[in-house]
Amino acid sequence: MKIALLGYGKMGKTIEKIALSRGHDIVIKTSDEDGYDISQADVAIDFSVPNAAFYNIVNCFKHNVPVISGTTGWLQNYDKAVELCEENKGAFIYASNFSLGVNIFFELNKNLARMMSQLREYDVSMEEVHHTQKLDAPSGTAITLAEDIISEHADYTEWKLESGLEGVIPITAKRIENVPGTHSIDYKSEVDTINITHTAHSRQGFALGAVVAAEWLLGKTGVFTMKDVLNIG
Ligand SMILES: NC(=O)C1=CN([C@@H]2O[C@H](COP(=O)(O)OP(=O)(O)OC[C@H]3O[C@@H](n4cnc5c(N)ncnc54)[C@H](O)[C@@H]3O)[C@@H](O)[C@H]2O)C=CC1
Ligand SMILES: O=C(O)C1=N[C@H](C(=O)O)C[C@H](O)C1
Repeated sequence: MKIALLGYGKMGKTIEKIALSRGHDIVIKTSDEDGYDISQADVAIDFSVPNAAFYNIVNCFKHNVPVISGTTGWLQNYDKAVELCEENKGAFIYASNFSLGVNIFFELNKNLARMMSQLREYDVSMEEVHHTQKLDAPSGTAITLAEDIISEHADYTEWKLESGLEGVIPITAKRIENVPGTHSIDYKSEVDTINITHTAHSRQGFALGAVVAAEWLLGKTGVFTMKDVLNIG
């Protein structure tokens, strides 16, 4: 596959190594909106910055290039991207987290939330820890986890980066040098705490998932998720 890397930072570089090792070619590496011809690529992988992702994705739809996006912090435009994908008969996958481990963790989180919805003496809270260069807070993964709890648990209707509010999942976002990404969910009662945690040891899992998703998307039309790619849940 001829791959365009839209965003050639920490993730773009990790994806490049994995893509080459799986026999793909990198035909575009860019850290800009302009100056490249996206139609040279069979598929585009966008790991850029929050204010560039939407433009990059829509540009792919316009040129009929399937696109994977892992960029977080741009989701206020997600519904518009879906609409434009459908209008242009494009192919698109967004995931807040492409790693297999986190996608299993997402399922675990939903199942746990469903069970905890029956046990009103427990209060939920969430913590995410990432490296200090991260631009957005909370992480996209934490937002997915929180939204999945809200969809399964009768006591919660929203999430916020503050604690002590009725019906609100409190999220703490910590920034510590070199941490690739850790997400924890606690259910705490007077007598005990139930905790589930996913700890990424490197960016390899995110990058491998993005390349597998790109391989899977080639030749398809529509809007998909990692659940479709991994056939889980
Ligand atoms: N979904 C997932 O599994 C994961 C998502 N991410 C997300 O991916 C994004 C990138 O993460 P990193 O590589 O760690 O960041 P990074 O800061 O190392 O790299 C981002 C790159 O995008 C470039 N860029 C800026 N404007 C651009 C434009 N208009 N077009 C293309 N590139 C542009 C920057 O120059 C930079 O090189 C972040 O939003 C992060 O949250 C990160 C890891 C996993
Ligand atoms: O910026 C990062 O590094 C990461 N971003 C994603 C997120 O916001 O959830 C995924 C992963 O945790 C790493």
